[in-house]
Amino acid sequence: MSEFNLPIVDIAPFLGGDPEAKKRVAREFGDAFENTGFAIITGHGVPLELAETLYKTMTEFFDQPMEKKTVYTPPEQAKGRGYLPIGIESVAKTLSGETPPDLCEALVYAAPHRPESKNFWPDYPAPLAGLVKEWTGEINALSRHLARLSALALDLPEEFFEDDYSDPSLTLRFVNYPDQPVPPKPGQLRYGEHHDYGALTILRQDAAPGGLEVRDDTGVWREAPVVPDSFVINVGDLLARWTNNRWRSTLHRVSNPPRDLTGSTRRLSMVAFTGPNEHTEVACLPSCQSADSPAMYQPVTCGDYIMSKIKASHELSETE
Ligand SMILES: O=C(O)CCC(=O)C(=O)O
Ligand SMILES: [Fe+2]
Repeated sequence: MSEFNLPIVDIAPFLGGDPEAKKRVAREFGDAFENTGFAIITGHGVPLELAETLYKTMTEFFDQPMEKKTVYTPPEQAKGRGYLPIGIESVAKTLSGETPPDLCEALVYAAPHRPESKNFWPDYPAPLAGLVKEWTGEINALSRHLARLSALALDLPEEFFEDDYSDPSLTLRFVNYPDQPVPPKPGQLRYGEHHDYGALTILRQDAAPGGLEVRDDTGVWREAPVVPDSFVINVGDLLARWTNNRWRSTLHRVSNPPRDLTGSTRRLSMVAFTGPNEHTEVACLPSCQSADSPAMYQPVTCGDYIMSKIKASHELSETE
């Protein structure tokens, strides 16, 4: 399989503040989303040491026996928080009917920056809760930078999204893709093909085999390159709608590792789904419509839209 030559955008000059440099970075950023819906960013300012320590701590959390983890599984059926064992989610269901469950387990935090949010804070490993809180602050800061960068890239004033990101949406998803001693079922993947639901996804990849694949325009799945100390950023459905499809929400998935490998293929990724305030009305942006290209979508409220997608991706009983 060939690697996808996704654009690598160094955003440090944007954070530096020189107006010409900002415009240049914005152009690269916008081109990436118009062409492929994906960009790899470096120079993002999130401390590498924090990312590495959190990664190691999450590894220790997932290494525990199942019964230590399922105490953090919430009772509700559409699980947008807590520990999700293998078998609960089948993300490709958001696209089509029955698919086997994804071969991953996750620890999910819904809006961890809001004191009123009801999340689970495992007490083992001891540093986990503090690290997730620190990570939340860093990712929210990055999300705000990206909102300003997005505004410029979409030919809007840099502050355009300021009010919409005053209390932004954030879901953190730490995902463990275990080794696969038993061959997957036909059609079963580490994470099935899907579009992300929100505005921008911020993903810290792992270099393990069996990784992120993005579908190109010809329908071929191609591997996303793993760039040290970078984040993969991609456009979700909500942002594609907001931009009248000027920015693309591209299909992606996580493949199974090759079966002939003898070493570990375990993979852990740290994903953040970011977006505007829950009550933001997402209606076609002024710079994304014209007489020739009128608004294609009805306005939606950010929170309602994302919840409807989460529900579709879970095993729901007939009563829901
Ligand atoms: O783990 C990955 O590389 C990607 C996961 C993903 O696409 C998602 O969580 O939406
Ligand atoms: Fe995704």
